[in-house]
Amino acid sequence: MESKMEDRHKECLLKNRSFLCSEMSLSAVLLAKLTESGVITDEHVQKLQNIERNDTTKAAVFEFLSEVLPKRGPEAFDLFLKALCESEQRHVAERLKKCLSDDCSGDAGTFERLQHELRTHYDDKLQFVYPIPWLLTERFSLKETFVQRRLRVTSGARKGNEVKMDEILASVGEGRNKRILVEGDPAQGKSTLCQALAYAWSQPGEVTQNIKSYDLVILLHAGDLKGQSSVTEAIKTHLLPIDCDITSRQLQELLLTKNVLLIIDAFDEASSENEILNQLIEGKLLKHKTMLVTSRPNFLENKLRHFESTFAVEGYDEEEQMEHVKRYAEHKNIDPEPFISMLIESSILDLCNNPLNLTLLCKLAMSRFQAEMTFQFTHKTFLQFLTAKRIAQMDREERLARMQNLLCANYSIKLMRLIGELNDVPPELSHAIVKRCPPYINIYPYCSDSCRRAILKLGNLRLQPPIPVNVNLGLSPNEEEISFVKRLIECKNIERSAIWIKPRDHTELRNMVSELRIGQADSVQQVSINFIFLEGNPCEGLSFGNNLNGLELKWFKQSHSYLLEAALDKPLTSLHLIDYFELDDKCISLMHRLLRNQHLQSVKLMLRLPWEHPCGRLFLADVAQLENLQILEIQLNNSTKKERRSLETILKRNKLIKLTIYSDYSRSLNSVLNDSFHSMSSLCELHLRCANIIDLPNLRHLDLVNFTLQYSKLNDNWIAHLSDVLLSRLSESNDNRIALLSDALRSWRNLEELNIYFDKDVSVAECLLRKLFEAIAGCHRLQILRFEYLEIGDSVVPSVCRMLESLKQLRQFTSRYQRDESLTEEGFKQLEPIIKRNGLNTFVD
Ligand SMILES: Nc1ncnc2c1ncn2[C@@H]1O[C@H](COP(=O)(O)OP(=O)(O)OP(=O)(O)O)[C@@H](O)[C@H]1O
Repeated sequence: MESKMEDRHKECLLKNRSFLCSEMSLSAVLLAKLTESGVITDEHVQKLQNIERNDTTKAAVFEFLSEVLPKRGPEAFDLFLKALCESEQRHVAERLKKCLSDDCSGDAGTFERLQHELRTHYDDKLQFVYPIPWLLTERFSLKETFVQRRLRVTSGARKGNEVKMDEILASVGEGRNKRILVEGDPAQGKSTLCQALAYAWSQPGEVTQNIKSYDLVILLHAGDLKGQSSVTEAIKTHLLPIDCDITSRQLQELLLTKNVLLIIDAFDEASSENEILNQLIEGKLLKHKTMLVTSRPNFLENKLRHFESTFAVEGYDEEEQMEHVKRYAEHKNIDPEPFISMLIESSILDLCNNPLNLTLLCKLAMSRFQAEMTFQFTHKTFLQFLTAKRIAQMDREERLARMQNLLCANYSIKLMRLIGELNDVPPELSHAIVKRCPPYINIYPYCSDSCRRAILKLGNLRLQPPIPVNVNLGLSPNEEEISFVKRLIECKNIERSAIWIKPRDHTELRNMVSELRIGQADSVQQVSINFIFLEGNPCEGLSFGNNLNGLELKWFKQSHSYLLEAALDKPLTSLHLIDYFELDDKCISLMHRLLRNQHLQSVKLMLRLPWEHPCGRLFLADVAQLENLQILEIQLNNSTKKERRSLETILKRNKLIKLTIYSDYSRSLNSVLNDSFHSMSSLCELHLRCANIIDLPNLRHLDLVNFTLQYSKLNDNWIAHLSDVLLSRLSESNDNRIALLSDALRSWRNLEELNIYFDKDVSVAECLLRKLFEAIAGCHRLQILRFEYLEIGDSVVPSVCRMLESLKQLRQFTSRYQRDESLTEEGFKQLEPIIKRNGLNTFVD
């Protein structure tokens, strides 16, 4: 196998090429020694001898030095020197050795030269920000427009605190682990932050900044490390001029001996097949150097432990928005007032917390405020398309509304449609799309032609990693829709995740399964079949591919048993029977067989009719055997002792991440749940329906991210209890609750989503509602809060306001089916500014 030799050895051979060509002989002894030690093979010898015969010895030596030796591994150079000594060419070996040692002593001034090269590189290349990557004429001076960012500490003792940008470096200290992670959503300013740090380092003066304490700052994009054999090589390729005479060895030496900050931007964009990047993060390379990595969230999950400190770049707050527009206006030498008033325009509030959106809004606004300052785009740019076709002719309101749609909730769909209308995707645009691609795409039956075209185009871009796509085919898809899915399946850069189908009859179902090759290795491997409109008699011949790994059957009846048969022996990781009817013996026995599959990670068994039928319970013993089960959704009424024991086994195995139970919550079942909650530390999501949580006091021992309580027996006790569970986290200062403190610290401090669906027929006392809101107000990480049948009367409005004000991370607040009309216009007016706050999506009806 061929592998590379060290850079310093390669350089030594290169420097001495002409000397070697004239002085070295490919004697029989030398070749014998080289083959003996495995440096070259007999084929190499033959090839070299052929060249020598047909051309000259010099040509053969040249071939050996340039094509053979450098590829024969890290040991090859030393073995070559040894072979030279043993073949009466000691003087040649000595010359090479001397050259190597001279190189080592010739370092004086190298550090200063390297610093100079890096500083001038950053000074030249980082002075501008390019908000539209493929439009290099649109640029801003970094110095004049950069807004200092706050970062939220997301790990360690200072978790939750805010720090200034430069302070993230101060926290590194003398600790061994010097890895820092900065995460942030797309276009939130991670790259610009890296740019600002490296640029600050390159500028004279301001020695008080932490960044200035580094001897060297190396800023690379994660992709720069791909395909390189070392960090030094990446630095030489991307940061130094080609004719810079600093050798790789000298560079390596400086990296090891100097105080270095390595900044690697955009882990998310180039983490696969990037050995060097992974080794750097894991501390296998440059272990003692400070390294700052940026990424979009959730890309580094299994690597988080390598980071000493982690931070998040969050959206702009009001102050930052103000600074952004003021600096922008100053830079453009115009009055900032119109931009400032734009910031309070309610239709675009959501956009202003993202620096990129805010920059684009300023540009749009400017084209309106300053007639002479319109901007032009060349025909090939996406922006020309975007502006010329959609935006330029709109009036102001429409333009703002469109921009909001484009950049916010419907961003992906609108963008898709626009991409679909392009004839070809130029490389710059392709790069920009890849950069800002959504995490997954769901395609619905009403998806437009242009949207489909765009998705196929996306599928042919180089997406890293491939984007998951789920397709909902809807009722009786036509030929065009089927052919679209077939083409989609062929796209290399799309991860074919799941397909939902709703056949009208069995023949249509069979044809779809075979035409779309469902379950085959190169096609979609998860299928959800909805039988609600299915009519007629079952037909023969349906079979899934051998790689089928997910099967979901909705509105399943016993006459559909052939589908269970077709899924036998497939490597299913999920098996869902949702809204199914009573099963016959055949189906029951097939289900037992399917549930014996140890690959299963997700099982859902939700019964439609009749409620009393013991279907969910029937399979509990099988489910209890599934060692890898992570998601369980089950309906359990009238459970027996044996069944409760099975449930206990499942819960106490502590593998479940998500649990949904619809049950009668008998005392004995509640006691199993209560008893198990202590040991269910992996559970993140819990959905209970019709539960009386007053009987589940140990709920507080869970560490939930998502909790749903649906149609429960809601009464005042219940509310009081839920408030206690939530409030226990706030109890530090309350002496009476000291006993609860230890519980409190563990209970639900990570709650991000809370859904409470009240019973529409039961009224809740206002004082308890207030208590509940107060308790929820303490869930500082809450992002989604949904109520149904909530009663917001005028008198509770102030506590709803306080709750929403305190939930800084809340991005969705829904209150559906308001229970009565007790909220007057007056009350709503108080609520209005709060529910319309920036970044909060509200739905109150
Ligand atoms: N601190 C800032 N001050 C002024 N403008 C900023 C700032 N941060 C970002 N921007 C603007 O937002 C644009 C997008 O930011 P940037 O490319 O840094 O985001 P990112 O988080 O790296 O995005 P992605 O994850 O998509 O790569 C920048 O080109 C710049 O116009």
